[in-house]
Amino acid sequence: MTDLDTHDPLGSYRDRFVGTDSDLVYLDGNSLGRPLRATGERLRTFVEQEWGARLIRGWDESWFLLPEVVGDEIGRVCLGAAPGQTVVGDSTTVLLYKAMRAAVALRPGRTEIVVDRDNFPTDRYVADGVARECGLTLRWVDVDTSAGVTAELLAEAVGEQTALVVLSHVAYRSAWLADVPALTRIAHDAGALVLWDLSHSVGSVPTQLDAWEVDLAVGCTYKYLNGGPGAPAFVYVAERHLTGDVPLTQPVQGWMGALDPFLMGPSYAPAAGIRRMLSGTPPVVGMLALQDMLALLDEVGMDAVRAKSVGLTEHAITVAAELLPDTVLASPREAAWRGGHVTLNHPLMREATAALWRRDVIPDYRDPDGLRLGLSPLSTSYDEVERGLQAVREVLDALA
Ligand SMILES: Cc1ncc(COP(=O)(O)O)c(C=O)c1O
Ligand SMILES: Nc1c(O)cccc1C(=O)C[C@H](N)C(=O)O
Repeated sequence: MTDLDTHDPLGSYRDRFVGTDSDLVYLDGNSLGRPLRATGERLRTFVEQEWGARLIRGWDESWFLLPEVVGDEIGRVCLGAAPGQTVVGDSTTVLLYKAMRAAVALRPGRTEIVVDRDNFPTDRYVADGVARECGLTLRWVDVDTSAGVTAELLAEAVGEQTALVVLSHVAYRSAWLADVPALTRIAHDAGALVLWDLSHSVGSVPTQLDAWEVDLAVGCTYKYLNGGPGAPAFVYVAERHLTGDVPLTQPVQGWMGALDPFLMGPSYAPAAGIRRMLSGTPPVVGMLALQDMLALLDEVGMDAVRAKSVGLTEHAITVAAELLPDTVLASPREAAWRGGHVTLNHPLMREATAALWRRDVIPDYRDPDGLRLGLSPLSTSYDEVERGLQAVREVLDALA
């Protein structure tokens, strides 16, 4: 344990996660978060007392409304979103599709979707598919690797033909943190809507979606929300797009997003409010672990979580500067512009990552040459960061 752990006000929360008592060094919390110990018990109780005992009655008793209940919790604890605008549904990819289609339909006559070249593959692929399906064209923003998506770059790309801008709050490789309010305003000034992907920020970097006048957002829940592999994603739609003369509609018109699912009528009419973003039966089991983590984040508070996240990434950068002067920092040096991970480049990082995994040190590798350290604020210790970076030094030396 380092002094930093001894004085860490959030240090004791680490014990609440499965596996933190082993020697394994886990630095991949932004691909898959560790499970909470409480979740094991919760899953068992759910099988015995809810699914097993309540059976189909469970839908009326609580499961039917769970996507909205958990959505509102994500909104309140992490997003700065008032109730009624966030719902938990399908995978991030599917929600991106539904949200993009819904957004471009709100801007009829406009011909372009703007997306940055450094955005996560699924965001780019879905934008490409939606553009083709709707007869639109994609306009790419070339990202400055030393500044992320800047106001200047976005202002050059948007115009009177832009229907939608698709951006990520935290860039999945570099961790560049976008200036959401400023970029949203630029899109709005051009009359366009903006869809933010919060996958790499939710549960680590707080947002104020309502105050920032964001239109739509999606995010995944298996990273810093510790929902478990394949846990369902969430979508946020600002209330102004859910009400009024032309409320938003999405293309996967399933019965669970319909006005009255059990009427089972001849045709689809969308539910009022955010529930219209749903399509099929909600993944109830997939929301249990997520609820546990939301309760913990609520207890700790997102500002304290962000402070620890900054502490961890700052420490990783300081230690890497001492131990790994042959690597290049591919993430912002300034904490205000950095999300919850740190990427270090070196020509041998692909081989180094494989060697690290063999010795139970688990970071991620992302092209080109990037060792990505995803530091989950409540389950990662400062000591774990140091042990991980020491192991990187040793494997790079062995490979040289
Ligand atoms: C920015 C971003 N968007 C989306 C996804 C994933 O989407 P899905 O959960 O549908 O695989 C990820 C990670 O996998 C991601 O990092
Ligand atoms: N979702 C993942 C998966 O199913 C397998 C491996 C990794 C992932 C990830 O989450 C990758 C992650 N979104 C990234 O930023 O690279």
